[in-house]
Amino acid sequence: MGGDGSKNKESASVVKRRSLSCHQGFLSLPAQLVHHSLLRRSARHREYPVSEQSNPEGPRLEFISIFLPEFPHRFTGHKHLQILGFVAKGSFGPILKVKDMSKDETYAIKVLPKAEVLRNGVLQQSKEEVIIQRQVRHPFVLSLRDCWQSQSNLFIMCDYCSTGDLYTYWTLKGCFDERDVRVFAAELGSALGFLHDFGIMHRDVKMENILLTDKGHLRLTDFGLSRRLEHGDRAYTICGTIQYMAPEVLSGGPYSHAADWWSLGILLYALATGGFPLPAEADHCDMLTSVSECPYDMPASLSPALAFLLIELLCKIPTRRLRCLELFQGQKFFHGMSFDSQLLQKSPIEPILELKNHPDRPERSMRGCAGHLG
Ligand SMILES: Nc1ncnc2c1ncn2[C@@H]1O[C@H](COP(=O)(O)OP(=O)(O)OP(=O)(O)O)[C@@H](O)[C@H]1O
Repeated sequence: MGGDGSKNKESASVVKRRSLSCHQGFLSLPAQLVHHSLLRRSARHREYPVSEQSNPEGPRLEFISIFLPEFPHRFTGHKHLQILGFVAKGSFGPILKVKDMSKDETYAIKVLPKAEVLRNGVLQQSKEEVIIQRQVRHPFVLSLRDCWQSQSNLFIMCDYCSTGDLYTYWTLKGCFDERDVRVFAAELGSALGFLHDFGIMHRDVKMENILLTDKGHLRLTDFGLSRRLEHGDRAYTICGTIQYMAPEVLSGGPYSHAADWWSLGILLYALATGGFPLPAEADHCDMLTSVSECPYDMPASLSPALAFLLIELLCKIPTRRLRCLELFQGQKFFHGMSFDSQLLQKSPIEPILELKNHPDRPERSMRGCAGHLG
């Protein structure tokens, strides 16, 4: 278990990025992209706020070395990358769709203005995010392709997921059939098992952080709160998205990888029932009270196998919780199912494809906010 020293160190380094008030760093981007990037601003407040640090010296745009070595500097630009359009508004800047003309591949680039990274005190967090994402290669984890810095911005380039995020589809569909929940569960469970074997806790498993491929299969993304945690070590920072946070996270730790399995349980519950087991409370103390008092009874509409899986994942005592991939795979809910990534992705997830062209999808995808649903 980590002592107070590690606790303080983590509190200082893991602070979720917050929304912005301005975007001065985009002078080199087309004007309409800057404009679009502001549209989603109010929809990005779903992370549970922990604390903020400010840079007393203000933004220092000339800084290069402090972003090294994670973000190599390339001031000459990427002439082989053509901007195809705006995808979404991230916490700090736009997500752009680009085409690599040399490979004929499409990617998504997250643009982070350096001034905002420094102003919000998330330099270390941004570096940690790419260090972690660079290390992991897994079929159900979004792949980092490249990252670099220009004079004013940091750029993080990942595979492009054409279908959008799972949260948008959930709001359109209400709830998913257990057959589809089973595939999502197997894919996300595989990703978590892999990350945990690597010593990485994701800490923000939620529908908004799951992107979908053109066949509706998932890619876990957003490692902005992730942390490397040695076997036997413990974390203490209260962070995540409030409805998905395990009781041991809400109480300020100690906690470890088991917290991600709780979040998976909440996510599967929401997918299968159309609602969260509990509404979001205003702060982590109230949420902890609410979670502690909730018996987590399973709706009668769920099959006994899924209800049992959810009970195992939503066990309030982390050491008794289902928290390892092998035991997860052995659950009756997955009986007869292969966890092979290619087999899992062989068939499309039909309801996702059916909803892809839903007229309300563009509007829904502009306001993902788990905290607003109960
Ligand atoms: N690789 C991608 N392919 C397609 N869409 C993407 C991709 N990456 C991000 N997006 C879209 O952009 C949105 C914001 O991305 P992301 O959550 O990574 O940004 P962020 O700045 O880290 O924001 P936050 O930390 O607040 O979630 C996603 O919800 C998704 O709709």
